[in-house]
Amino acid sequence: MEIPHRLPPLATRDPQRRTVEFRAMRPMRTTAVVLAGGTGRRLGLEAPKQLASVGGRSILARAIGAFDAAPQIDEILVVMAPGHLAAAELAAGPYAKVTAVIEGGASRTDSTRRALSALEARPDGERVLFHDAARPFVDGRIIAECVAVLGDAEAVAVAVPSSDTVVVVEDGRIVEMPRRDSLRRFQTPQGFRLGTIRGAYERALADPEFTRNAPTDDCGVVHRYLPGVPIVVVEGSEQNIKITHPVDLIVAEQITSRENAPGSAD
Ligand SMILES: Nc1ccn([C@@H]2O[C@H](COP(=O)(O)OP(=O)(O)OP(=O)(O)O)[C@@H](O)[C@H]2O)c(=O)n1
Ligand SMILES: C[C@](O)(CO)[C@H](O)COP(=O)(O)O
Repeated sequence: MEIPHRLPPLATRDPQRRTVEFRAMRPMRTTAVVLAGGTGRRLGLEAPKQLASVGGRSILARAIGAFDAAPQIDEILVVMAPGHLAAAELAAGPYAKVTAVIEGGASRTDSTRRALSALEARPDGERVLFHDAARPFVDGRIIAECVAVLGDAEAVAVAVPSSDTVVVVEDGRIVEMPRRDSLRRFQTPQGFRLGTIRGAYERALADPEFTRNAPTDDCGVVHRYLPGVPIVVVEGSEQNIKITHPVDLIVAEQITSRENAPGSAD
């Protein structure tokens, strides 16, 4: 198996290749990383928003539970905001696929990097999905499609069409009005072959501009630092909302109110 973006030094390339070929014979594992390292400043609660309850269960537990229930996922790694690891371990308790709860970093990309360090012994060919803990309503269809895409592709994203017209504004004035039919709003999970996301972050860390102006998510890192890698897009869902502002909690309660309704599949 080729490792296109993460070439070892020439002297060690052959032994590395033999190792990778040996590992490629193992079934390809898929790890879900639930990113819960943020504090939820825009929501404004006392504790990080992922610990808040909607419909009687924490947002974090719901996000973990979605991946635990997905047969395509072998293992879950939770990245939690510093100072709240015990609460995350409690939320993760019922879910057998969670193998570790680790501390997050100062930004989302720092938290991803910590997850990549925790996975450093894994072969480059394995699949990893990064998911916002703040998106508790990701569904099994989205997870299954992302994992399936990574059978062939190196990167996958989830997106929905924009129902609003989106404009670019600078200094209070519109400077661009892109055609709406090609615009999408990004959701998570965002998935990669491990070698691809490692390679993208290796290049990012060599760029002094990265710390000043980091992309907002992992697809952004791949898109900027490995521009030749196609990122396949899977259709998301309007229910896969990111709980960001107080109004999102009201919407989330509404979504959960259907869970126990007669005829509900949840
Ligand atoms: N240092 C960080 C920052 C964010 N995240 C995670 O990335 C996801 C998306 O981020 P966002 O919705 O912005 O969460 P917060 O950073 O917590 O929110 P805010 O920006 O309002 O503080 C969340 O699940 C969040 O926990 C993370 O793992 N580590
Ligand atoms: C990853 C993401 O949820 C895709 O929409 C988004 O980029 C996260 O942005 P945030 O500002 O960290 O919420």
